[in-house]
Amino acid sequence: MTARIIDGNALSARVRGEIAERATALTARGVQPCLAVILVGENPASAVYVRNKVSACEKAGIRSLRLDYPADVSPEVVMARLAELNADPSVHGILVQLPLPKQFDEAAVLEAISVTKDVDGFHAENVGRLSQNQEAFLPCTPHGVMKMFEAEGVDLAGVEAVVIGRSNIVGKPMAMLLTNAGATVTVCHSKTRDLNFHTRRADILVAAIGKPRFVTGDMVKPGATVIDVGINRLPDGKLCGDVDFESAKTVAGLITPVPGGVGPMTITMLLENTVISADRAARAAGK
Ligand SMILES: Nc1nc2c(c(=O)[nH]1)N[C@@H](CN(C=O)c1ccc(C(=O)N[C@@H](CCC(=O)O)C(=O)O)cc1)CN2
Repeated sequence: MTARIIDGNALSARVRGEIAERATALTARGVQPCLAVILVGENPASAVYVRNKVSACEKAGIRSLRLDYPADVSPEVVMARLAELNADPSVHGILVQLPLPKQFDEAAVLEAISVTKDVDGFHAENVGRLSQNQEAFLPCTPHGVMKMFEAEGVDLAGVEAVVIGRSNIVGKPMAMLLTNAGATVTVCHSKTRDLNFHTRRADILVAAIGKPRFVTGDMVKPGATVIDVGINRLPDGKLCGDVDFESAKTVAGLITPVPGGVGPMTITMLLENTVISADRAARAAGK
């Protein structure tokens, strides 16, 4: 058996085309969607992601404001800028690229972004709304995974879903989205006893742990859908996921690759959230 591969680049291209149409229509109504992106420091991976976000905005007809700060910037400077962006009606989405340098209280920074412009979906109010299955900006990576399930016709009601990883930006929101969709969800992490027992029961297995090729084929239930959220850079410079793709694809029914799987969907959902926010602003202004 060889799994069918979910092509995140192809799905992204399709969804980004739809987003670009919505951005053009909004611009014609006098509201060009605008995303502000804050990058602190010189983390090379973060610099790539921010560059890709800005370039994706440009291609979709979304205006972007890129704000770069040195690694030793005082948190007060960034907080003051966030307050200005919150108050600027021409800005519809604001994100602070994570991780932040040590002097920052990450939670406080995320709380300082207006909940209505929190297109990353990391603000506690958006997280709370998601937990209650209310309308909210959804965190981009798990939202992108849900979009993949929808595009592939993966039925989530009643399935056993196992999420490995309990981070605030992927594992926890992923578990909430799957729960809201009717899956029976188990969250595994570094303290989990007998991880393989859980993974082998999973109809849907989401790996978000940050350990290269950690999930091997023997941990996968035959025919399962395996979603790899990991992005790890190997010593030779190549990228790999948290799943050992070669062994897992011989057991799984459906699988995402790295690169070209979940990663591109993260940026796609960010664009979608920005357009949603701009649309709300346009309606509020009677446009
Ligand atoms: N403020 C945020 N910070 C971070 C987030 C986030 O959603 N918001 N997520 C990650 C990083 N991330 C976006 O910021 C991200 C990661 C990976 C990709 C991606 O397209 N990956 C490609 C490979 C790209 C490469 O060559 O390195 C792929 O998997 O095909 C996009 C966005 C942490 N921080």
